[in-house]
Amino acid sequence: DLQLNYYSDSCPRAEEIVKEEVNKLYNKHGNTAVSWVRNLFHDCMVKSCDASLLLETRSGIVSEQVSQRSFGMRNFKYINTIKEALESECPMTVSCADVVALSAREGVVMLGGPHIGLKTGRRDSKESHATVIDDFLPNHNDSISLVLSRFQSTGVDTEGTVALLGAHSVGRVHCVNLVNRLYPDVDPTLDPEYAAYLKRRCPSPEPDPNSVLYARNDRETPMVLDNMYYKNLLGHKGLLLVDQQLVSDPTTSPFVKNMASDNGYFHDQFSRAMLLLSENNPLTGDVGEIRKDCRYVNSG
Ligand code: HEM
Ligand SMILES: [Ca+2]
Ligand SMILES: [Ca+2]
Repeated sequence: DLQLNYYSDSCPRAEEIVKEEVNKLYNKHGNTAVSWVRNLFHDCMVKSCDASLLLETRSGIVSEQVSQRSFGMRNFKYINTIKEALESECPMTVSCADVVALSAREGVVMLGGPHIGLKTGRRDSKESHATVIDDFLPNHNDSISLVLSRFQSTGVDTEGTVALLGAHSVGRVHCVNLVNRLYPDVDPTLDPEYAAYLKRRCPSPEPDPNSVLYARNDRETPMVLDNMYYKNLLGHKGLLLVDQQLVSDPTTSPFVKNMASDNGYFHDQFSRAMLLLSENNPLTGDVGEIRKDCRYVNSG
């Protein structure tokens, strides 16, 4: 089973090393912290927190990273930096799944979010779940009831789901995911001044998917994991359809209002929900393996 400080005997400095590496990376490339938060969602939602997300396409494995749902994900190469630091201290000891979880925890802290009392001891999958990814990860224009049921099946309740979406208080969205709200007609639920800003950021209804046209998730505090996201939603400045629906749907809107008015409450709920997500269906015992290189299953 997962436990607090699982590596206290086998690699006592493991959690400290992840923290140091995440800090160093943040100082060089601030958006790595944002990536670590999204990674936990995309790994843990899809079957298990098993680092399946980190596998690259090679010898029979098709990477989850090339799925449409993973669009825009970045900084995977720096996961290897963290793992190499762990390997040089304690070879073949700390799993990539725990690197995903611990780096997300430290990323949240770098972005001014709450501390999460994570457990460790996850093992790594020997396979990718690329073929079933759409059964687990919601799409940006799915209904709230579908989104809630996806999170429910990983043990996250409605209040926790509303809190987790608060991760969209940091980072960016590419225009391909936004143009459906801007063209041919602007979604009437969007604040007009905000829609004008989005149209400046995304001037064409058919953006080149390979160009880096994007809008910030939160124009006010783009690198702070705070409740500005909920204030934006109340001001009709939700970026994705799924974001905006959190306020129009009566099952979620009371939580949006509470989180908008109290950053401490948002942080408490975010921390609680990240913990639940991080404990989704871990591989333990002798299931799976401890990958040497997070990109590939061990050979032989
Ligand atoms: C219904 C659930 C969710 C949907 C449909 C969704 C969808 C998306 C989409 C479409 C993007 C923009 C990708 C791009 O264009 O580059 C994005 C970005 C992001 N999402 Fe979510 N998301 C969801 C929930 C979450 C959760 C639960 C977390 C973390 C706890 C999260 C963390 C992030 C972060 C940090 C970014 C910014 C990434 C960056 O700037 O590199 N999302 N999400
Ligand atoms: Ca996974
Ligand atoms: Ca923010």
